Amino acid sequence: MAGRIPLFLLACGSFNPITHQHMRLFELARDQMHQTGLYRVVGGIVSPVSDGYGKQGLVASKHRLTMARLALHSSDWVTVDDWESQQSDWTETVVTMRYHYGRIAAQYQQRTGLSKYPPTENSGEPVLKLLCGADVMETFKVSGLWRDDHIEEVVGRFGLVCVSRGTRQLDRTVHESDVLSRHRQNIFLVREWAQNEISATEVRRALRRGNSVKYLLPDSVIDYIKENNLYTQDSEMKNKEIKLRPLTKQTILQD
Ligand SMILES: Nc1ncnc2c1ncn2[C@@H]1O[C@H](COP(=O)(O)OP(=O)(O)OP(=O)(O)O)[C@@H](O)[C@H]1O
Ligand SMILES: NC(=O)c1ccc[n+]([C@@H]2O[C@H](COP(=O)(O)O)[C@@H](O)[C@H]2O)c1
Repeated sequence: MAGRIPLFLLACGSFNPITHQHMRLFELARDQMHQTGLYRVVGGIVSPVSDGYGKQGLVASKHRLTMARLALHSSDWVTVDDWESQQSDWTETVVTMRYHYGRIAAQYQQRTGLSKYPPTENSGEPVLKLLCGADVMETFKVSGLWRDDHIEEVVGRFGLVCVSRGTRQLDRTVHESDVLSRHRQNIFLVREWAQNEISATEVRRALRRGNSVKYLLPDSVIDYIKENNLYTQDSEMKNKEIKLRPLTKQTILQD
């Protein structure tokens, strides 16, 4: 893989809680990016949202971070980063991307004394792309949820690696968006061939009903949930009454 562009993949989300499917996104994306012949995936970053996101049923970030770290304990390339989750308010995704790119570029510069943006092929300078599921790419078209210049920056400056989810039509979503179509060369669509309906929402639902989630989550995460009595009827009521948070998915979809 010499001569390929080093690539970091950043996944942003609630991770409430992290599931095997979340971790699988990284493996699927890495395979696909290697198949392009252009990239060498050198790292994956999981960035849980801060408590300020205000989404219904969101348990405290200290728990979501610990569960993510337990889950990824055996990965030799995906790590969990707490910068976003420690912010006092919700951080827009592009701001999190700028932070991580800045950190990665500074490390590269320190190591080599070189820095150039945008990185050119064979320069050896790493790039960062957002890793997400099809549902997130679809939210780009929800009016008022993402700033236009942010979408432009996410797909234009950084790039997107998007994994299929359910029956959503990835190609159609790109085709129907002018900005996504314009940056089509920087959007990598990954097909999950083992289609499933796993979501954190369904996992929380099973947990509060006392149903088994074994094989959907790592055992260490299940043990942590039990020890800390997370995901109960009460925890699901958290943030239910929040209606006026500007620019959160919950608020906008309720409007
Ligand atoms: N089954 C899945 N297939 C593809 N992408 C997924 C899947 N589950 C989660 N993702 C992606 O993982 C990232 C983080 O997801 P998030 O924490 O919001 O999980 P979620 O299961 O969608 O949560 P919730 O059910 O609480 O809304 C997002 O980019 C999301 O699209
Ligand atoms: N404008 C934005 O930057 C914007 C809007 C909506 C969601 N998001 C992000 O997408 C992810 C979605 O997570 P959920 O599906 O759990 O709500 C979160 O990381 C959230 O911060 C970003």
